[in-house]
Amino acid sequence: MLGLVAGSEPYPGAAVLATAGALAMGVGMVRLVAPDAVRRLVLAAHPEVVGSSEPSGRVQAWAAGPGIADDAGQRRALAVALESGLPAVVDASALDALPELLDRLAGEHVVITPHAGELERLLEGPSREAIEAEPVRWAREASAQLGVTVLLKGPATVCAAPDGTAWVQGEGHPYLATAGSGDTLTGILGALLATARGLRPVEAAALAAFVHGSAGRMAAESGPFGAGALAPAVREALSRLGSAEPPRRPGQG
Ligand SMILES: NC(=O)C1=CN([C@@H]2O[C@H](COP(=O)(O)OP(=O)(O)OC[C@H]3O[C@@H](n4cnc5c(N)ncnc54)[C@H](O)[C@@H]3O)[C@@H](O)[C@H]2O)[C@@H](O)CC1
Ligand SMILES: Nc1ncnc2c1ncn2[C@@H]1O[C@H](COP(=O)(O)OP(=O)(O)O)[C@@H](O)[C@H]1O
Repeated sequence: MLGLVAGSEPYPGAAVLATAGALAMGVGMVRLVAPDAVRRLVLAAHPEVVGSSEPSGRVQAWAAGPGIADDAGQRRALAVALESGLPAVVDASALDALPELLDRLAGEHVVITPHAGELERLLEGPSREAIEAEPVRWAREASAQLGVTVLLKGPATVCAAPDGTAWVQGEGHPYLATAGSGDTLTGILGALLATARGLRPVEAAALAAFVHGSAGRMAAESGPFGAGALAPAVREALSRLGSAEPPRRPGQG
């Protein structure tokens, strides 16, 4: 089960896309914390989702940030997510709340997923251009400095752990640079953290980037695409990679 904190009045679609990414990975259930209007939209597309305006119920991992704005229930859910000690993806607007939470709650189980513009804001040192020029250096530096796992997005995606371990993947396609693509990636990674036992968070992040990139390449075979095409392509990518089976869920033999 994945706890997802996503969507707001200005950005309701981000919650739909993150949910679609998670469901395409075979996560058992998505518990969505979002305002009423967002939940209605997500449920219309994905009736299997269980939604609430406040955090509630048991989950195995959290993913927070795509499209969130200033909602009290979602703020509480982000705090619950980080205080739980469970694996957690912190993305997009949730990154803004991170500095004040990190002192107490850092750890390699927290995976942040910034693009270069967001990492520039978090590091208060290198410019966006400097980060784009040396993504491996700055992903590692950020991971060591903040004490969390980092997935740095860009033409190549770099995943780094605080101990210096780093994975780089360039499996993607330039068409992946489209609105909502990162929201879908957050759903994919959240689902992996919730279901894939025995993987380090940095390995789950690298695998998520690989699946997202493979789905992007596959979707690009028939031309430019919007992020809504990614979740169906994830299912096809998993099937072509020879693992049509969903990841095993806790409690399943
Ligand atoms: N359909 C939707 O509902 C969508 C919602 N989205 C949400 O919109 C919110 C704001 O996201 P934005 O991306 O607009 O703004 P950001 O706050 O992420 O962008 C801030 C700065 O980063 C730079 N930047 C943006 N994308 C970059 C990239 N890929 N690499 C390097 N620098 C980059 C921008 O030029 C800007 O200076 C997020 O919560 C996000 O999840 C977006 O993902 C787009 C789609
Ligand atoms: N030139 C590129 N080639 C391949 N992948 C890219 C390229 N540019 C961006 N990406 C990928 O596209 C995704 C964009 O995510 P993000 O920046 O969060 O956008 P959004 O907020 O619009 O969803 C990331 O996974 C990133 O790695």
